[in-house]
Amino acid sequence: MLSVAEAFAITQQHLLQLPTESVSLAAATGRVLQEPVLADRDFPPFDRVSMDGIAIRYEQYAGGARLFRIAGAQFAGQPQQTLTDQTACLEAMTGAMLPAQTDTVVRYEDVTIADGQATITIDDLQPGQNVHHRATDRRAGDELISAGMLLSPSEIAVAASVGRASVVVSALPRVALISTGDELVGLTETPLPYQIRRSNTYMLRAALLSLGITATLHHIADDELALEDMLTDLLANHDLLLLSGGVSAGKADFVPDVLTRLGIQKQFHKVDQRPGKPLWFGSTTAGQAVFALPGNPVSTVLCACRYVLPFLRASLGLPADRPHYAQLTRTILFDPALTYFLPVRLVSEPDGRMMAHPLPGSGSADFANLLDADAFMELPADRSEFRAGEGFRVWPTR
Ligand SMILES: Nc1nc2c(c(=O)[nH]1)N[C@H]1C(S)=C(S)[C@@H](COP(=O)(O)OP(=O)(O)OC[C@H]3O[C@@H](n4cnc5c(N)ncnc54)[C@H](O)[C@@H]3O)O[C@H]1N2
Ligand code: MOO
Ligand SMILES: [Mg+2]
Repeated sequence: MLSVAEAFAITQQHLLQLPTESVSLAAATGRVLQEPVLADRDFPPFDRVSMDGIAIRYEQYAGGARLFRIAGAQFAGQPQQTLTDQTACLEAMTGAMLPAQTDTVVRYEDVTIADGQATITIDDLQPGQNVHHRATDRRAGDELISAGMLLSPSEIAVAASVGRASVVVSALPRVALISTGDELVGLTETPLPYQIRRSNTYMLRAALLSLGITATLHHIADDELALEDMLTDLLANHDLLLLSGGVSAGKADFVPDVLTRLGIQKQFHKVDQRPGKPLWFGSTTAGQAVFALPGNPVSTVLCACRYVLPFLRASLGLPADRPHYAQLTRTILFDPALTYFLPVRLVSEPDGRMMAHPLPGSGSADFANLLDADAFMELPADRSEFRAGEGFRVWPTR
């Protein structure tokens, strides 16, 4: 069988090759940029007044002048004015161009104004104070946002400031979510004693929404031919299929055989992990991918967090998430030679430590347990004792 790291690496070698598309800035939040956004002008584009006050020539102040006649006012949104009498001043507002022949702004708080004259009341005025000089932040032509960046509100602001009404981003993949199983009924149905409502595809749909991906939902009974027909149809117009259930050793677990019959190349089946051991992954020559996730709901959540979401993030062109780590609050023993993904509740302590409180629950069907958990802690396969205070990687579930 494969280790978690090997299985993960295989999935990352079969990423979806997604095209790019142009979207309006209004629709770009949460999308992944696929072109550089350049500065069309210097940042800021002119010497900009950064405090409301009076603009003066510093050499006058340095020569001892404190009283300045107010010769006019420079407002934001006006063309640049000129201070012609250098012993005078111009009132100047935040966001305005610094008037020509001035170089320093004194805040209203640091002057008294009477009879059309301003008196400076501070002794520590510095030359150039309260002026945000042209091009101090970025220069025209600089790359402001690089390809591969997630467009969050800050990137949207910068793109707007350089006049980008639309941006080129990765197209979103077309994803189908397929639950399998005779025991599963829809969420508005009343289950018979031997039935349950399906939940895995709803969980997956919610998880994909965090990447802005909307998926279609499908359900199929444990019927090989019907499954084959449905998957044939879905492969015609989807980039990624995520199946749940039917991948283990049961007499009605048809998924791996059907996927092989449809010509999907199996990359692996089964990983040395708990939960989620029966995970199946394959790809097509057309660049599609298929994850068949074990049906037990905790396994489905774990496989989504550990494999599917990183696969989609990388396919969209995002860099890998920075790893998160936490410290176990109590010693955990786990004997099997498998990577153990332990559900944990994360608590951030005032001293900066992130603590992981184990919530083992009653196994991979106990998905109510995940309501109390925030993450899975990845405990390596080559050990069986994980001591209180030791740090391990965690994979957030929320
Ligand atoms: N003899 C063996 N039996 C099992 C093994 C094994 O290695 N040998 N592996 C176990 C492990 S580990 C898991 S995980 C499960 C995986 O099962 P399948 O992927 O085949 O899934 P099913 O048999 O269809 O269902 C398992 C379980 O999950 C429930 N389920 C399925 N789909 C949904 C859904 N959409 N929403 C909610 N719940 C779902 C289903 O009702 C079953 O209870 O196999 C073990 N067995
Ligand atoms: O991996 Mo299964 O998820 O242990 O129940
Ligand atoms: Mg099964």
